[in-house]
Amino acid sequence: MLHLAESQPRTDTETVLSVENLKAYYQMNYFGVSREVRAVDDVTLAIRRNEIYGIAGESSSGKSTLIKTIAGAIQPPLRVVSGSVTFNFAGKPLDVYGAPEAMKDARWRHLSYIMQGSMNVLNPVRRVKHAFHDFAFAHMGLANTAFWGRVREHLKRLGLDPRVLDSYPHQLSGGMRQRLTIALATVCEPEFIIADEPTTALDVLVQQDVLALIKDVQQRMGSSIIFVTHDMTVHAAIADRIGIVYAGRLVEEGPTEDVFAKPQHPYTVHLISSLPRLGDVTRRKALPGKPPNLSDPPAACRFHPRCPLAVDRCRTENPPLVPRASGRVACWRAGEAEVS
Ligand SMILES: Nc1ncnc2c1ncn2[C@@H]1O[C@H](COP(=O)(O)OP(=O)(O)OP(=O)(O)O)[C@@H](O)[C@H]1O
Repeated sequence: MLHLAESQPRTDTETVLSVENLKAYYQMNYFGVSREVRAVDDVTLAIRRNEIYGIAGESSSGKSTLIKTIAGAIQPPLRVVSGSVTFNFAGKPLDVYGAPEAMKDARWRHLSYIMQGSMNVLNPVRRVKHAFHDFAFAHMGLANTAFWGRVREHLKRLGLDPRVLDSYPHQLSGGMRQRLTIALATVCEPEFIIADEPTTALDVLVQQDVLALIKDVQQRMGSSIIFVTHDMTVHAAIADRIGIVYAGRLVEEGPTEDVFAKPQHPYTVHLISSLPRLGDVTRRKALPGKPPNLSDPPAACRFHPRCPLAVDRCRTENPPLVPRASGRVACWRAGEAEVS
């Protein structure tokens, strides 16, 4: 069952992250033939202070690559082809790909990145407290006693018993390890948190606990969060705004409530129509076809081969992402598909 995040009046209008025309491609070489996998293809978005922004889309649509690129955490074969990523920390602009040293300084202190499967980053042969020391001590500028006092306080605020610091990861459940990973990522009170599938691999009850924890941390610190998951119910639970990615492109964006209530793009309509509903046992309709191969994506609108509303124009002209209703949408037939 869906629980939409309670809408809160957002007074923060300051932009903390601005992504402009970002393109990031995997440069592949298969038996001497080089190919580009266009995983992030011309994405423009902005995130405000104190906002939770969720990125949704099916597997292989480029969600993880997008937030990896935003976090400045790219490695070959991935490369940024064009565009920019700029944070605004403590009132100062930080160009992720133009100022690598400043970016290094900003990590942990202003920006924290919870990677997919990060609950497994805790070293299995060392007690949990070493992870806090290794990752956070250098960034907090506190003496030893004050540092550990701060860590314990932080854990308690998040409802965790500080005695977990003396545990080994294998003594803890997956849910507890994920809560610790979130505690670790937020102990320096960063202004911006990037999280990739923070609740995948957890069972539903633990998932709800972890989501509540993320929301609580964000509200306490007034930080902004961008997170990725393919699970629309997670977006419904915590995102203030949601961005829908299809084949490396942002195709729709808007306040979560509006996107769920009145999706504009036929792909978003499909995602919402596929959600299970209490008491409804009818089979959900699958989308025809497969997600496109990003080294040879369809021309013009990338969704057109699977779109029930496609017309000639969709096959020849790429629809730009334009303001519509309370958000933005990239579709020549926006607003015409209905949730079933
Ligand atoms: N290291 C890599 N080398 C080459 N191609 C990659 C690499 N990582 C991802 N890709 C390709 O980039 C595209 C986008 O993948 P990405 O992992 O960003 O999608 P995703 O939406 O996050 O998927 P998932 O939900 O399954 O994690 C896919 O076509 C994928 O095969």
